[in-house]
Amino acid sequence: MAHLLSTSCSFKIPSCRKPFFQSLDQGPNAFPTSFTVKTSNPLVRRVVLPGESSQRSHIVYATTTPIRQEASAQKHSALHQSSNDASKQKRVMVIGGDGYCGWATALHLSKKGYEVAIVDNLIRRLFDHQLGLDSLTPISSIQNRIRCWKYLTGKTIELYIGDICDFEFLSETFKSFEPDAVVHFGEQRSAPYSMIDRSRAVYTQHNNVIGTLNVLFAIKEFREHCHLVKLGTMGEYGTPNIDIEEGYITITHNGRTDTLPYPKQASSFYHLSKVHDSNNIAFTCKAWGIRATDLNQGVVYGVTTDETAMHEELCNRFDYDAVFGTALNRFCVQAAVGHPLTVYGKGGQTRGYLDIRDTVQCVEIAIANPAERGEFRVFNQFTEQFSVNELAALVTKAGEKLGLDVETKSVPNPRVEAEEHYYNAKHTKLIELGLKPHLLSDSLLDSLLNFAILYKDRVDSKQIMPNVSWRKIGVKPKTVTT
Ligand SMILES: O=c1ccn([C@@H]2O[C@H](COP(=O)(O)OP(=O)(O)O[C@H]3O[C@H](CS(=O)(=O)O)[C@@H](O)[C@H](O)[C@H]3O)[C@@H](O)[C@H]2O)c(=O)[nH]1
Repeated sequence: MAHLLSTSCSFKIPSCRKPFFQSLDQGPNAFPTSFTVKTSNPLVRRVVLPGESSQRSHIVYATTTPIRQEASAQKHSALHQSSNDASKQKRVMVIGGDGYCGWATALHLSKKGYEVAIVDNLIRRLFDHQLGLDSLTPISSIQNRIRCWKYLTGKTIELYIGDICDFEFLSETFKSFEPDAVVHFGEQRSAPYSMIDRSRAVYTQHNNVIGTLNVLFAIKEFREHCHLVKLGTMGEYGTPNIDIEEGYITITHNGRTDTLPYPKQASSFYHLSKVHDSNNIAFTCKAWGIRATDLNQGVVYGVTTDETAMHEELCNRFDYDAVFGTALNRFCVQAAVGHPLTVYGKGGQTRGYLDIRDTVQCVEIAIANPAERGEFRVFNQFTEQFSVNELAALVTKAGEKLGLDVETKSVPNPRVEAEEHYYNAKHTKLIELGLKPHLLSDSLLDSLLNFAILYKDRVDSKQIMPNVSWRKIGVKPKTVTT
């Protein structure tokens, strides 16, 4: 294993977790062992690390106890700075910044010079506990992640722990942080999770739709110029038998022509929640002049970005289970542990895919080129299209090069979806704005497979086969067991 790593991988993993804490303890920025808790506003408690200024909050927890807020002595909208560097002028709130895409994005934006705050209720970690799942990679607490980042780069990421469905909490985060852009990843993002049972379907739509609605109200009320960069999904479009445009299609009907929102045909309660979000955002752009970019993202693969690779404490999560794991990442783990690749049905399901390094790039591009007031802009965020069978073939070939015996098995499809269909989706707008894609290559597949091999002892093979059925979903609460 160590041999494979040293010869084929492009990522660096420090050999053990201990040295980070030891070096912090010994270094000038000794790792703080306790917090000073300050009373603050009616909804949030400020927690200040020893040695840090008590005038600016760094970690804020939602609480039900009404406590008075101290006036923030240093309200500093970076917009007022004279710098010409766009990144210096932006305070970016990353909602869902503890998740797979959100964590990588928060670090990337911080590295690029943006002032970043993470808002997260940490529920993704709770889902793992509830379903008995775990990331392939061990992940640190959000607090340790942020401390490690500060230690390595000197950059502060503010942290607000709470639920954006609680509008009072969200209001306080807006008033405290004063964002110029909000990147909204804070949604339940698994289609299978939304199809487990009635309560998960309702949770998904409530959490996603109400959370986004609250963000829209918060922007209107507190930060009218703030640009909403919202993570949508390519799954909003479904698989129509015509080309998929970027958000809008020009139609001539009975002699009249109009440019209209592209038809939506989502096929899970999760994907539908994003359709509902898109409608709410489009309406508020028109009615209130909100500026918004909907990033209709495809399936993301990979794990390492330049920033998460800097230290083991910064390592991103990597889901391989049948609820949160997605196609290519799952296939790499399956190949690493000798499990047949789980192609659902005929395997002709075609989707747009992108490397997580391009997710962070796309979000940065969207922030740096904001939508106009009242504009609802839609970008299709993926770089290449693959069918499930094509992915399985690529992983088989890459596995063979590493001496793995990779087998593929067609599994009865747990979803209701077209298994053979036309698919041709446009994705030019982000490229026009400067996206330089990392296309899926042999070396990337090599490093992903090696990554999976490195952690294969952590794989719970019972989590691999799908156990959520689109047809069998019912009202009875379901405990997913394997
Ligand atoms: O082991 C597997 C896993 C998936 N699939 C198939 O691969 C396709 C993609 O499934 P997925 O689980 O990789 O991705 P999906 O459920 O579509 O959702 C993921 O990708 C979406 C983008 S998109 O697919 O809608 O473009 C994001 O919105 C979601 O947050 C993310 O979880 C589906 O046809 C599925 O049936 C298999 O054949 N075998």
